[in-house]
Amino acid sequence: MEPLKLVNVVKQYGDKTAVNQISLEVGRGEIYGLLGANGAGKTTTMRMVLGLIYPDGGEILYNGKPYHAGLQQIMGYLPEERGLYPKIKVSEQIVYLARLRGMSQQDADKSLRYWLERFDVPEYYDKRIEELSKGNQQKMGFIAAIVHKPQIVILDEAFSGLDPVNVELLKATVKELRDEGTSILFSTHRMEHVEELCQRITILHKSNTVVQGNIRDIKSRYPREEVLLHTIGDVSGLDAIPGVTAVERIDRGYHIRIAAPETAQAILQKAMQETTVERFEIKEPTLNQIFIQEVGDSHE
Ligand SMILES: Nc1ncnc2c1ncn2[C@@H]1O[C@H](COP(=O)(O)OP(=O)(O)OP(=O)(O)O)[C@@H](O)[C@H]1O
Repeated sequence: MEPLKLVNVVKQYGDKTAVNQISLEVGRGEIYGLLGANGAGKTTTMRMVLGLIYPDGGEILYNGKPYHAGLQQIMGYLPEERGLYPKIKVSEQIVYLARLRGMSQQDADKSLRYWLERFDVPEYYDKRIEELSKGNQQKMGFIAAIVHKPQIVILDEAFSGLDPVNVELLKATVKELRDEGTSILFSTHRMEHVEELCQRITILHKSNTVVQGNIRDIKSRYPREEVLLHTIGDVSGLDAIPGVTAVERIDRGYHIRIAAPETAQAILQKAMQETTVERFEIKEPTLNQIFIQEVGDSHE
């Protein structure tokens, strides 16, 4: 049974439909990508999953059951906007939050100290949130979301404001939680993170699901219109090959846009006649390109 399942979930704000019939399921040990332009309905969806707002239609099931008392103990949430109080000490508020979610004082304290050590900042235990940099506040928010070992974790732009070293640190932690069986609903605008972490995604656009499924399957549905060619010498007249729509000279070769798959073979043949080919690749579209194609021309 899936730990989290949404079936035709709808949310209205007056006349405005913020989320229209979204269905998805997050498996055990899965990081599921929830994507969409600004205003697409991601936060509204996450808030419904957390039980902070109620759906107007459809159902949300947690291990097969509708929302029920005690669920907060198995869920963790990192909101996009900082969720921690600036004036209160890290230890006081994270231990308090963990206790609200069913942990004993002693276990909460132990878990917090573990994570502070893991993130190499044990000294933050006694600091107030406002004393920390933006990125380190984000790290504390992340700890607050996972300190009570939840089964379902909802991460909204988890890596925003972090430097590259800390992005890697948190990414490794997210993968570790996945490997331990946690179900993670992961929302971000950073497509490279989605490509690295998620297998399945939903792209929302103006409240509707426009793309859904396994990233590999999704990519296979889009034409492969780019060729990467690395050669020792120059290749002449590439732009005269029928079906070639653009040729860009790049370091060690060419980046070529094509209109039909057979054009790629003609490019390879011509290149091999003229010089030594070091690399030839018909590139599949990136998630970024798919995203822009689906929602790009109409960001809110
Ligand atoms: N409390 C509310 N009252 C009225 N409309 C709302 C409310 N909350 C959200 N909306 C509207 O619902 C739509 C979806 O908003 P939502 O915050 O879920 O988008 P999002 O995908 O999270 O966007 P972002 O990437 O900017 O965070 C938007 O048009 C928004 O204006």
